[in-house]
Amino acid sequence: MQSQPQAVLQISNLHKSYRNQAALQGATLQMAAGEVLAILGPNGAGKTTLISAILGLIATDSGEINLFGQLQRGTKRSTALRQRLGVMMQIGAASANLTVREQCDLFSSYYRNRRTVAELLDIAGLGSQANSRFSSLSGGQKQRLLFALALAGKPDLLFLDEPTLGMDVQARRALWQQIRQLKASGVSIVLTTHYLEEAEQLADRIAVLQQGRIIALGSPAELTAQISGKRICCTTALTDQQLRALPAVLQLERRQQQVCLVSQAAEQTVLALLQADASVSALEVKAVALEQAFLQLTAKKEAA
Ligand SMILES: Nc1ncnc2c1ncn2[C@@H]1O[C@H](COP(=O)(O)OP(=O)(O)OP(=O)(O)O)[C@@H](O)[C@H]1O
Repeated sequence: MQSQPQAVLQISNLHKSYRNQAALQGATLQMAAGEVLAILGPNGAGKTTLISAILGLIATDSGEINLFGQLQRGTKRSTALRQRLGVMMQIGAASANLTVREQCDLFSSYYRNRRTVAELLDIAGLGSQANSRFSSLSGGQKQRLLFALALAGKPDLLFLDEPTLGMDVQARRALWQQIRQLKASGVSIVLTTHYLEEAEQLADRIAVLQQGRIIALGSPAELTAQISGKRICCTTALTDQQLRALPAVLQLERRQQQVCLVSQAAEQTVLALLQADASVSALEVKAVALEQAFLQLTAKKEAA
């Protein structure tokens, strides 16, 4: 019999309100060792609140948090536990005045099982700028340094909050590669992102958070499968109003001449489309992408 991988993180029924504003309303999820879990959600969904609660940076009103099988009490997190966690800071939280080398030195000094300064400079790709102050780095370089600093203690569980924010395409892809290498070496990773492609590329599972609740949880393929729709793209003379009136159409997007519809029953929609406009061209029917699944999942719950 195959043994179940140990849960590195287990949260159940977390509630947190700020005055009258509910930020978490029963959030529940579990994460296995070595997994990359992406937390997606619209602005204000509760992502930062959830991560802050897991790290013990804020107190919750009720619910349970288990890390590496240990129930956490209040905001206390033991030194031994914190030695196993890596957290990527936001740019504003770093010390602008310290040099890159000094930041690496400071961070690795916190940990017993540490990476050397040379290793951290290598991960950040900032060897030639080791003596530059943090404030003089570009936005992308700052992000890379913060990523490296999160790895200073060789964490077992790593929290990355929008790690590629503001990075150009090449830098983003390079960081994705580093995240994949960490996963391959057995590190468990919680990732929040607004880039759906990033979640699709990196995550084993995605948790969709909305209004403080996990409304969907599964692999990128499982989430897109929850939306039975297909994406139909074509060039047509029909107006938006005519297209929306076709059977089973859920969404419509128009880019100049091209129109893309999300349909719950692609065959019916295509048949009616061709009957209504015999001049349709460049017709393509594709599986729905994660972005449409995310929009539909969050729209459905909003309306409920
Ligand atoms: N310190 C605070 N005081 C009062 N309300 C707060 C505080 N922090 C968060 N909130 C509220 O709690 C809710 C969840 O916020 P949170 O920052 O966790 O969302 P988020 O998903 O991280 O959003 P974003 O994608 O915009 O970063 C929001 O309604 C927010 O206004």
